[in-house]
Amino acid sequence: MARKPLIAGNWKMNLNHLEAISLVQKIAFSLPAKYFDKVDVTVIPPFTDIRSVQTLIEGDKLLLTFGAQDVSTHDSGAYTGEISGGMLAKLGCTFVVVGHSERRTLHSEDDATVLAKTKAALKHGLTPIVCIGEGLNIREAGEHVSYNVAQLRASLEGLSAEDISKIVIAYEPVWAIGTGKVASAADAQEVCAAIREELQTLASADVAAGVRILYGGSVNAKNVGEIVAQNDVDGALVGGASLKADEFATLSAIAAGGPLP
Ligand SMILES: O=C[C@H](O)COP(=O)(O)O
Repeated sequence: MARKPLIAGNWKMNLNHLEAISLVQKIAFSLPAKYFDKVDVTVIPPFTDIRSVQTLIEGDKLLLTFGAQDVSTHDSGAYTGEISGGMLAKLGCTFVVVGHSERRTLHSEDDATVLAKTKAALKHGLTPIVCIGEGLNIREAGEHVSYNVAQLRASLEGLSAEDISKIVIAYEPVWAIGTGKVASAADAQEVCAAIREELQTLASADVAAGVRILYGGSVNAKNVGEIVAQNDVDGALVGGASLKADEFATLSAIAAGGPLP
């Protein structure tokens, strides 16, 4: 099954809403419509930027989509500081990142929380980008494949095949995030292939063949080509390089198969 590549720019806690508008305008200018037949491109700004990004994208009929970096497990109520899936859906978000390693580590989110957030996203018609990935100690012990498969299973436990068909998975080795240490294309393929194989068990062969699996960790315009050329890697979750319009547009164009903008 042909899977359309997805390039998702996770801005993390960077850029205010005015800077967000400027960045989206520059990306859109550098990435004419023809690319969007071959690649989906989304930006994932901080919550405070989303309304401005929505207004720009919808007003100018841009082909970029946008999403959020997190979602509450709850729908509404006394949960100070949280943002619900319903609120994000109302803002026109397509995607929501769930279980990013920075949330797992800095906010102690475990697989059960990630599962609950995945369910909350699906309930509101958002596409969760469910993140998994091993730390350096696991990689050095050679246990990365079994670790990621176990994390995947726990993060999707009990979901139906139909639910799983609506999810994007992101494999992000923690040791490669923001460090400049990109996993080799073969490393990315090894784990992404294992994820797809496990999805056959969790859902079905058809569903597994259709789910997009992204790689994330120090992706840039220089390395994205080799990474997305792997059989089971269907795009990238990009951090630092997504804050530079030219580089993000270039790496999106490369994922589309060219030509360079
Ligand atoms: O969500 C994005 C990842 O954490 C990768 O970040 P990075 O590209 O800055 O390494």
